[in-house]
Amino acid sequence: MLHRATSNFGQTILSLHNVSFAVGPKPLVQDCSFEVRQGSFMGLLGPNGAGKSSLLKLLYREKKPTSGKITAFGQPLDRWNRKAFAAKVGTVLQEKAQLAGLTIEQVAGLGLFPLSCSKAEEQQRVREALELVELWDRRTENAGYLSGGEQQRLFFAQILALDPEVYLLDEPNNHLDIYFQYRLMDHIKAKGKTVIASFHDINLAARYCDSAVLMHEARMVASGSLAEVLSPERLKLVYRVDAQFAKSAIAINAPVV
Ligand SMILES: Nc1ncnc2c1ncn2[C@@H]1O[C@H](COP(=O)(O)OP(=O)(O)OP(=O)(O)O)[C@@H](O)[C@H]1O
Repeated sequence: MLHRATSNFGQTILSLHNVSFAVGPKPLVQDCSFEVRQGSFMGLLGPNGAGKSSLLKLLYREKKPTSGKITAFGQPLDRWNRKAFAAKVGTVLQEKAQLAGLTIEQVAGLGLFPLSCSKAEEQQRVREALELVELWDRRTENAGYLSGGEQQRLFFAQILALDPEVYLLDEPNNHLDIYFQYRLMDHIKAKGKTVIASFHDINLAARYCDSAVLMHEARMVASGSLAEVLSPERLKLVYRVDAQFAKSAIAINAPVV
């Protein structure tokens, strides 16, 4: 069955049809089918080991499905030329590259290779992105010495400098303090780009996602609005908590910029 993960948005940008991915005998993603519409913000939810990162890696072409079909912008994923795809689909993944030896400014510009823009435009993009993540004043420092949260901000700067049509974010709030969690996600949400992001923090997911896919043991077990997906029964079955979807305890309105 093809789940329509989002409604009231533009054309279908990504679609998955019965996508599975296994390593040896172990299924990491099993029989996932859904569509993502242009401009939607889709949350990928599920407990540890559910298959969220594995699914994002398939979408980013880091891994190939064992079976099934993924289409991006109307074209099968494996037909995309690497550079053209990298210009349209950017990512912040959980696994981080080695940064030692590169400056903050160099790392922020690493994602710009697919764009055919002038050096001046590249510099402008990097500057704006680093200003947003508040690392511009430290641009000549060795990126390898940044703290976990600062590195995460730098990886956000990379994708923001590129500003692709699709943002694939794997636990984007990892290591970030409250201010940057809200500041960066508010900024990306306001752009109106297509976003697929995995979340452990349900309250953050509720703030940003207009739809969600819930994964459990490699399978997609529900899709729809967060309130639909996170029924008390599913919270109990999938997350193993006795809980209900409600307003968060701390109501943060906006970061103070
Ligand atoms: N290369 C691999 N070989 C074998 N098993 C793997 C491989 N990569 C991931 N796995 C396993 O696949 C399962 C799904 O992993 P994945 O990283 O996709 O989960 P996740 O939902 O992103 O989890 P988390 O929320 O903990 O980050 C896990 O049990 C993991 O150990």
